[in-house]
Amino acid sequence: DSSSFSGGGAVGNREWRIDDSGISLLHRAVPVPGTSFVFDHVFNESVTNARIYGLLVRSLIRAAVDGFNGTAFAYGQTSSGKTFTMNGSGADPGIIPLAVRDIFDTAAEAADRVFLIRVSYMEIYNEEINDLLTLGSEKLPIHESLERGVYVSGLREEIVNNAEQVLQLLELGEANRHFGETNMNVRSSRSHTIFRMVIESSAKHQTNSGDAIRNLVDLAGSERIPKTGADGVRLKEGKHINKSLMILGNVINKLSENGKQRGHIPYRDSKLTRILQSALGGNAKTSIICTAAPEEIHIEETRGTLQFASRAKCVSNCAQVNEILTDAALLKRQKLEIEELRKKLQGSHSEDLEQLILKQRNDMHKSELERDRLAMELEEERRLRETLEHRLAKQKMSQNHNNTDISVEQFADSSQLDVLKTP
Ligand SMILES: Nc1ncnc2c1ncn2[C@@H]1O[C@H](COP(=O)(O)OP(=O)(O)OP(=O)(O)O)[C@@H](O)[C@H]1O
Repeated sequence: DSSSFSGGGAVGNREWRIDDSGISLLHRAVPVPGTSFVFDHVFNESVTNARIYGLLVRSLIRAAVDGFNGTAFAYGQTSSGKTFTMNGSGADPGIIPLAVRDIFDTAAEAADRVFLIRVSYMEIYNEEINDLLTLGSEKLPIHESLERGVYVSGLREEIVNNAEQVLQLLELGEANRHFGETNMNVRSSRSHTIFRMVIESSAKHQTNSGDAIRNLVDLAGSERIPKTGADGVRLKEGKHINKSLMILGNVINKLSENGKQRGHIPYRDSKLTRILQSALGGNAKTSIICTAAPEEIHIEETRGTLQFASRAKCVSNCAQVNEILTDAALLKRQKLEIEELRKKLQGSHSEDLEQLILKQRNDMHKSELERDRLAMELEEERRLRETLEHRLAKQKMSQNHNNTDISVEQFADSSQLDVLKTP
């Protein structure tokens, strides 16, 4: 059923009309040219997060367990419901908690596979990357390597075993997040956040494994600065937010252009697009949830959001299962397990074990020294033997020539040689 979508207090001439897959602007009940958009799904304000999750995100989560990268993000004007969609409330849990539970449930159902799941949570605030799971871990750099692709160096990655553990980490991260107050939203997100789960899995009794990354992203809200009443710190934040959202828009625009004419994609222009590079135009399944305010006063912002959404819809990614070479995957897992054990060891005050390790290290060191000493002695004896053999040869030669008696000195040398020859 179609329904109209306009806010109270508006002038009343213009309103958004929506149905299940389309939205268009009407002016006195007549469609305004160039303002009709078609999407996979369109929801009105009565939709629950669970329904959005079921239609847009669940398939990504299931695919992640099978080794595909996936990303879901919320985009929209400030105060239009991005954080509510991603985090939700007690009565209506958002995409992130629903995804977390689904990942563990799906993993539990796959009885023939083993899983190693790690999570990280970061924010991009004023174009700096901060670790939301470790207080004080700020301004982290982005690096790129052949093995890992683009990654944030020094970001805490926690190995998790159940949904409750992840939800606790999320709460910790939420508490560390930058919020501010604007005219439009008393608890406005002033940063973009990326909650990431890395799901490594392999078939039981096999060494091949896959590494799938799930990004769940809550973007800061785009805004028109005069509307939000921003000044000082808020203004600086707003400029950074708008700039990085503009770059995100540019990247999406470029990606939505016809393949051959695309040219350079400006991923490097912002940290957000750099981190999400593979999700935006590479190897990932991506869902974008756009949130909009229905009120007439926000028509321009809503139109901007819808334009962003329709360009994003034209981007076609090419998702493939990630398969890591056997040795590398094993090594990685072993490294993580060692790290885990080391942490546990540190936490358990097992001095006896540490003493034992220390003693074994000392013993090993001693036997290495002993081995070096013996090698040196052997080398010295070898040299001595060579010298004596040389002298003996010379002596024999002079005997042949002169046929004289052996001197006392020469005798001593030759007897030394006999000693050496004795087994
Ligand atoms: N579907 C909804 N049901 C109930 N309340 C909602 C819904 N969507 C948003 N809200 C409420 O509206 C307010 C603004 O929403 P929210 O903080 O999610 O916006 P936002 O887009 O994340 O804003 P910002 O970009 O400023 O962070 C919040 O108080 C939120 O609880």
